[in-house]
Amino acid sequence: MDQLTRRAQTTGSLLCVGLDPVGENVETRLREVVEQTAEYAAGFKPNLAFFLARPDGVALLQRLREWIPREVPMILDGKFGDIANTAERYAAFAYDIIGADGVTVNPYMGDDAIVPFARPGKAVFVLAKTSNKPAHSLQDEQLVRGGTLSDLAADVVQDLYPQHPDLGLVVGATNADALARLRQRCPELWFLVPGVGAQGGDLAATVQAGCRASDGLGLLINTSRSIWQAADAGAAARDLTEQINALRSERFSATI
Ligand SMILES: O=c1ccn([C@@H]2O[C@H](COP(=O)(O)O)[C@@H](O)[C@H]2O)c(=O)[nH]1
Repeated sequence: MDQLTRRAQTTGSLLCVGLDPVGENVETRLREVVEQTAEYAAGFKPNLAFFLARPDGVALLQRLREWIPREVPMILDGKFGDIANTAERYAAFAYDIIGADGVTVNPYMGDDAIVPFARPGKAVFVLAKTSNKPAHSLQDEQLVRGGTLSDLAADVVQDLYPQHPDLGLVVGATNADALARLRQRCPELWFLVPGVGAQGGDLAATVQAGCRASDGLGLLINTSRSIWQAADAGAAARDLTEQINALRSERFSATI
């Protein structure tokens, strides 16, 4: 998370460029998108599924790692979630085979499915409130102890945070009320926020509800298809960065 904070501060950007490669000439396009967007990127987020669906997927991910400038964190979106000794193998894949700077993790199997990913200098974003359904039959379920299942996921991470300060949450942009609630519960955590662009998440509401009050950072706002499909990926990344920063300036009444 220190690397992410440094990157966000030096670029003045909270944009995460999602890399979900599909279509023709994937390798060329991937390289082009990285080259055109890197100056605006606080992070890159390749989604593992899009690579595993290719015969050369792991090798392509390794090449992608080389194209991404070292100062830009690469978060491997694998949504890993298994018992501890298996989680350790996934962590070895993500960090040692691919060279990712962070991962996404599914907390359904509990804290021992999360902790194996917590290595010094590696960011772990735990799914709390996903973007796929603004109202979610599982994550919005009210628990007997009070709060929802997504609140509970956030609480588990918040409890681990003092010992593992490189933990964060995945919180979708498609439900700003949930984002605000989780920001209140976890004031200092970094949130990886997918759902802007193709999924229709509200950017203004996301910035308003999700930025950290302490420093105006804390959000890594991801968009994948709207950059991948853009005729000019660099221009799409620049425009989105400028929109985010205009909203942050309004929110914090200062020039970001
Ligand atoms: O809650 C979540 C968690 C992960 N994702 C992933 O982010 C991108 C979103 O792609 P778009 O094209 O910008 O919609 C994709 O890789 C998802 O698997 C998510 O959307 N929501």
